[in-house]
Amino acid sequence: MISVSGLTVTLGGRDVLRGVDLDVRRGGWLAVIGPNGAGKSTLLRALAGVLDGQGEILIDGTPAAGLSPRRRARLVAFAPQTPALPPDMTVYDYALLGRTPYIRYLGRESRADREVTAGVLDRLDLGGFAARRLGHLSGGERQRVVIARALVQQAPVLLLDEPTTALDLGHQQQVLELVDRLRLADRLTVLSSLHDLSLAGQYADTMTLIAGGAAVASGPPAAVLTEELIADHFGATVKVAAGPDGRPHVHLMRGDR
Ligand SMILES: Nc1ncnc2c1ncn2[C@@H]1O[C@H](COP(=O)(O)OP(=O)(O)OP(=O)(O)O)[C@@H](O)[C@H]1O
Repeated sequence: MISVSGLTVTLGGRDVLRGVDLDVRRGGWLAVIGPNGAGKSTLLRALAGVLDGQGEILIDGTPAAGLSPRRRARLVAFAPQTPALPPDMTVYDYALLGRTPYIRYLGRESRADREVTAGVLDRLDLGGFAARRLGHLSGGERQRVVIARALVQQAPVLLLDEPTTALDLGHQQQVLELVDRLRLADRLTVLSSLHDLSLAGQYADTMTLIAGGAAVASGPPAAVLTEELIADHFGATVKVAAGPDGRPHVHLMRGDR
């Protein structure tokens, strides 16, 4: 569904991404992991079309470079890590912006657009917040609203940049389970960056480790979440053990005191 070859992105005169290749099948979930500054957000922003790069991005077999913004927005939804949110806009109006690619120029949203928007807000516990202004929300509420807008877009590819950083445990589970249910039901293709490596390994079926702008390891979670790779690229001492679900869980080890 998404195929990237030789993606290089230059920012401020520096190659922030260097020749990244990746493939995510329809209905797959790829977690992009890596240390701070590795290039994870840059990769997701290039896939979303927010940043230009060199190399090729194919979305459902079509070169992304040739897609109109409207067509691309019907194919790819992006929840950025720290978007600028208009403080006076209501939660409902912001989420409804996800329907823009389906609304005719100077047209109005349809009843179906309003129903999709209300349905997603309800599923993210935001129904009661619909009339609230974005400037009056907590960090976790804002993060869920940004994810809601991306889900309202109903695109077959969903890009999530650190979707759970501001969320409490219950809402982390709620958001990731909802994305996973949509992935299974509608064969959504999901690419997410996640700092919580255990969580990444629990939800993703493949992972790519980015370090210094290059993809240094890719494969199923057990092949990427190894003590050696984590020590080499994050400088962290960890133990990796199979969790109750059989997937690798990463435990930080304290140093000698
Ligand atoms: N507009 C820019 N101009 C110059 N350098 C940039 C620009 N945007 C990002 N960078 C640099 O590119 C590198 C990759 O940034 P990116 O945000 O993709 O990292 P990341 O892996 O998402 O990091 P984090 O885990 O901290 O969110 C960083 O060194 C960052 O400072």
